[in-house]
Amino acid sequence: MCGVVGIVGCSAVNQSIYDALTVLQHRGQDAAGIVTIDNQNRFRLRKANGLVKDVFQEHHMQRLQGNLGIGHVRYPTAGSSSPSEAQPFYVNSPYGITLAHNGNLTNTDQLRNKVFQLAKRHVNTNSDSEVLLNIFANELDKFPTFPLTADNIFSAIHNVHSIIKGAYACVAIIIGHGLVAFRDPYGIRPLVIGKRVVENQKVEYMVASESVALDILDFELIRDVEPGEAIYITQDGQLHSKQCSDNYKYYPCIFEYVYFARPDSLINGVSVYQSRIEMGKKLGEKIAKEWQNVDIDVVIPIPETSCDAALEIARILNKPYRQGFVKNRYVGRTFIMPGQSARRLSVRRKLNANRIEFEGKNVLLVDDSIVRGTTSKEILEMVRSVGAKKVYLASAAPEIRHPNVYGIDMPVASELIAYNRTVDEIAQAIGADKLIFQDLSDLIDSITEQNSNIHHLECSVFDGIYVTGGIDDSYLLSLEQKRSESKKLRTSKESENLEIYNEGQ
Ligand SMILES: O=P(O)(O)OC[C@H]1O[C@H](OP(=O)(O)OP(=O)(O)O)[C@H](O)[C@@H]1O
Ligand SMILES: NC(=O)CC[C@H](N)C(=O)O
Ligand SMILES: [Mg+2]
Repeated sequence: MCGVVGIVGCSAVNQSIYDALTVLQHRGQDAAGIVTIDNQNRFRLRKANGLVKDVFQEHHMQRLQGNLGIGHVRYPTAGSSSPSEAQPFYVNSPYGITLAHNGNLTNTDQLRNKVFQLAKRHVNTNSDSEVLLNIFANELDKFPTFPLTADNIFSAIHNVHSIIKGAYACVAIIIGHGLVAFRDPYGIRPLVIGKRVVENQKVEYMVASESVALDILDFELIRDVEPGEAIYITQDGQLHSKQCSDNYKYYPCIFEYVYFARPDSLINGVSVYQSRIEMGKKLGEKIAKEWQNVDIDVVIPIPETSCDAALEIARILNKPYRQGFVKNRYVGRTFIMPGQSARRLSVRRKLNANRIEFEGKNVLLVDDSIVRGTTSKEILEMVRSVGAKKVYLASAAPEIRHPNVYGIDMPVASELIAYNRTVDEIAQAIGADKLIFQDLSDLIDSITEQNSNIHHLECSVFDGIYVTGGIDDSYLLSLEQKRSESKKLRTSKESENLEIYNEGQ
């Protein structure tokens, strides 16, 4: 679930893009990149594997000159974790274009062949985002004029929408033109736009995956980019926007609210924090109704995302809420780490149980979601070892039984702990005395109650319905063959040395 940002400023944007990426870090911890345009109309690029604070040293920041730029933090969900697939990507024709993408395309293989056969374009990596950039470039190339008009750019994006399938929120720069941003026709991945007034009443614009990036830079949220809509901000600050899809509908990803987004973000007019409070309220009510005879002494969240929901559950159950785990602030999110053994080790390094809160007690642990069960298994073992009597577990999201194809790394159903298991079997597999999941209808209500314009959410991991179409058993099988845990390790090694267009050190 990568994070993207783009700024058209009146002064150097390198530091602002860096700062925005640091607050989007929770969306991707594997790689980071920034591109700016310097005063000779050249792209300046720095990208590498690692956290934002490690990728950009002072000398890189000095090289990233110019008032217009884009940035990306990566959580790989296609291709490999190789640095050659860090973003933004670049093509030199037409004009010189660079692009950063959050999401996942679902017809990448067909598109890769198509760009080669029809457009004679070579894509050097296994990244779906590099394919997307080439499709966009090819559509822009069909206009003979220079510079392109806003309408030219919008009609290129209209064509892109009809060619590519899947989820995408993109930011791009076209040399000699400006910043372009667009969102897929279902609005699966989030994208917001904001502005900031600087000296002489000049206006700077910013687009970003989450509103929190606008907040910390004092940009005012204007609105969400609509599903299917494109935004074009010229390099001298003229804003154009247009709906570029003939068939657009709001189907935002439900998992942004469950886990991915920061609670202080407003996405699609819905406060992520408020939705998590509601999830806690609804799940608390379900527990109160269905577990009347279960003796709970204390409610304890599994930090960090579940804390808001757990507090509300404790309030509804009228039980004490305690921070029973201490979180190591130097270990990031474990779910978005690339590989099962890294994830498992990191849960241990990240969370430690405070014996005093567990010894001799019946505890209700709360997590926002249970995906592979890595966290729950480790945590349950840990709390038993510090003397918990009974351990109950509540998940603020329902059972996850289906793969995700839109930018969350859950490509293989059999790797999911709930796959082919009943709730009792899942409880047994992770070692809980009792287990309860949120109902999907309650989860949906927790989000849609805040915005009456959103009637649907993209819920495929829960219900197996893929709104974009084209996802059948053979697609899922080929995804499994490409991206199962064991396969991913191999692909990453193979792609290690493909770095081109990158300054490296
Ligand atoms: O069942 P699993 O496969 O373990 O995945 C689910 C867990 O992973 C996430 O935590 P993470 O550590 O990534 O981040 P957090 O600190 O934001 O909760 C999520 O909040 C769950 O705790
Ligand atoms: N999670 C994402 O948004 C990833 C973007 C892109 N599919 C990649 O793997 O780099
Ligand atoms: Mg967690």
